[in-house]
Amino acid sequence: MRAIGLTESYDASPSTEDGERLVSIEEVSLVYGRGKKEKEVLRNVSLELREREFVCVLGASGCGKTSLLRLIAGYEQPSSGRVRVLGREKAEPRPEVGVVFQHANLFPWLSIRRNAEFGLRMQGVGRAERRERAEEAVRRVGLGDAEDKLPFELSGGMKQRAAIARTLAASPRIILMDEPFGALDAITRENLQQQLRRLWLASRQAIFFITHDVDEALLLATRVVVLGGSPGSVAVDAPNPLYSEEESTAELRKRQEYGKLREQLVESLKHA
Ligand SMILES: Nc1ncnc2c1ncn2[C@@H]1O[C@H](COP(=O)(O)OP(=O)(O)OP(=O)(O)O)[C@@H](O)[C@H]1O
Repeated sequence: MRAIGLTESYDASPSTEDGERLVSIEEVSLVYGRGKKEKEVLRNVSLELREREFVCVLGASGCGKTSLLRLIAGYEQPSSGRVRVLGREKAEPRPEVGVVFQHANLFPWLSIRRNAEFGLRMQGVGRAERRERAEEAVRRVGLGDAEDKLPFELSGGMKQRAAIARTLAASPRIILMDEPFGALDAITRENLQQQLRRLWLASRQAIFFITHDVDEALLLATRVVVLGGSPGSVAVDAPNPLYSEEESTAELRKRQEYGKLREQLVESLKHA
């Protein structure tokens, strides 16, 4: 694995070394299909996600980012190697691991609050607690006033916030996000980045976040991972030197070293 140029100026990232290891991926490869259709998409990937980390994964289209997320979510099993999630040897879908996709996939006939309640209902959480947790989650993403609205009444950004609320309502220990802002316009995207950052700073729930957007990774991540190659493997795994708890995303963008770090990361992506 190449060291990231970014680490040279590393001085501000939080120490998460002491945080509990929530996800551990060890020498994993993943092969889809069989026989002539066989395709190895990940090879020898090792990664971890610890408590309080916000890990952003960058990589060219098709290098296996979503496949990696699917392994952690338990939707796929590795062809070789180990994926341990919250102490379990075999990753499987469970409420402690929330997933947010690029498209909100809300139930169109349920209000925002009821969408947020849905997973809790499936888990057998009682009505009063369900409602309370859903309302709280909807408030946290700033949709308190819209909780009775149906999805078709919401903008794209609001829908995505509703999808995040649905995930938060289940109080997951890990949140997996697959390009959650990828389909949004630039301004909405920036607003949601700021909002997610505030949510994360307040809760420190571990987040594993896939993005194509270098700026998004620099503004949000405590650690940046670059996947590359075919089959995909980890080219870079390094703390984000730009990470700061005090500064807003707008302030971070204005930092002198921002442009240089961005350039380095783009170069890493090109050569990954
Ligand atoms: N279920 C599947 N069966 C066979 N091949 C698959 C399957 N899912 C993904 N692939 C292939 O695996 C490769 C990696 O796909 P994946 O979606 O993980 O990449 P990605 O980096 O997330 O791409 P993108 O950035 O475009 O979303 C691609 O070539 C894709 O066509």
